[in-house]
Amino acid sequence: MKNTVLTLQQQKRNGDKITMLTAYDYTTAKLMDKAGINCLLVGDSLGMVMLGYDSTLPVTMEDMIHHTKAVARGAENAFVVADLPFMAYQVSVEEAVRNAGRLVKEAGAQAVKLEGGKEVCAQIEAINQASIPVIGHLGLTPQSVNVLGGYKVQGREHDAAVKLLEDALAVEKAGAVALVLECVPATFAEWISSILTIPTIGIGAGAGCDGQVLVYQDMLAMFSDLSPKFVKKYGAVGNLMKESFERYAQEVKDGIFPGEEHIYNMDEEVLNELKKQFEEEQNEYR
Ligand SMILES: Nc1nc(=O)c2c([nH]1)NC[C@@H]1CN(c3ccc(C(=O)N[C@@H](CCC(=O)O)C(=O)O)cc3)CN21
Ligand SMILES: CC(C)C(=O)C(=O)O
Ligand SMILES: [Mg+2]
Repeated sequence: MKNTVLTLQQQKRNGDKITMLTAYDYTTAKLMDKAGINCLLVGDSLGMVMLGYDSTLPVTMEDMIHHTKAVARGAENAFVVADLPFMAYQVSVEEAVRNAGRLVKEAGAQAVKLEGGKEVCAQIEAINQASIPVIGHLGLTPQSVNVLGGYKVQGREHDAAVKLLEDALAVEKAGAVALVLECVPATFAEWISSILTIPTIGIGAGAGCDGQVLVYQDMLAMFSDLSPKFVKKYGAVGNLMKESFERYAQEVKDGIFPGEEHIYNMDEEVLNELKKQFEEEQNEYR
């Protein structure tokens, strides 16, 4: 059965941890869905892992729609969330609602996620008013990398922690259905999770959150441009891919691939007849 926003709330109430992974394409989404992952996030991290940008800032609405469509087609049960990319919601409440609407209406997302605290609460309220569930995102908010000065742990000092707590409460009050906490000290994230009634989904925020999310190329060790401490590698898929590509290239060079089992056959008489005809016709022109 398709997971919904209600499933998430129930999972927090029941202490059943929410599992989320990023997904950007149909094939991967389908594998994750079959594995029973609860939520698929079409993250704007796709700018880095799929498109090779060095931040999430260049990602466009068209990029997000393109990848969300593919993921939505592969997600039979999983709840599909799409990130609102940089500058799709910051300029005005009206733009935020219109762009959130596109992710749902054109691309098939069930909810949208946006980064920020009090400064985006008007957007969260308005998107929610348009019947689109919104997920908040606090702590390390990668779209603010230029003001944060890098990808660093957030909320460690008293003043920053007060601000983060106030933002979390404001985001919940504005109507967010869940909150991603990224790169926040574990004890602090656990405490925030106990205060909020909406589920928290942590990345680099410890086991006290109500759910976890990772970028799938990180957990499969496919992506090595970044190596955050919070990533656990569940498979050496990057190495497996590279070795497979090498073996394929070698076998093509050596004439080992394709083998007998990979080819289509033709009646030998048909080919012989064709060869004979061809030779005769060639002789006519000599
Ligand atoms: N592939 C990928 N994985 C991600 O988790 C991710 C992206 N891309 N792109 C967008 C952001 C950027 N993220 C990052 C990137 C680097 C660190 C990192 O290296 N952090 C330091 C923290 C050092 C400190 O402040 O103490 C670390 O050592 O973990 C963390 C999150 C998370 N998001
Ligand atoms: C890392 C998660 C939370 C995200 O926002 C993304 O993948 O873009
Ligand atoms: Mg993101």
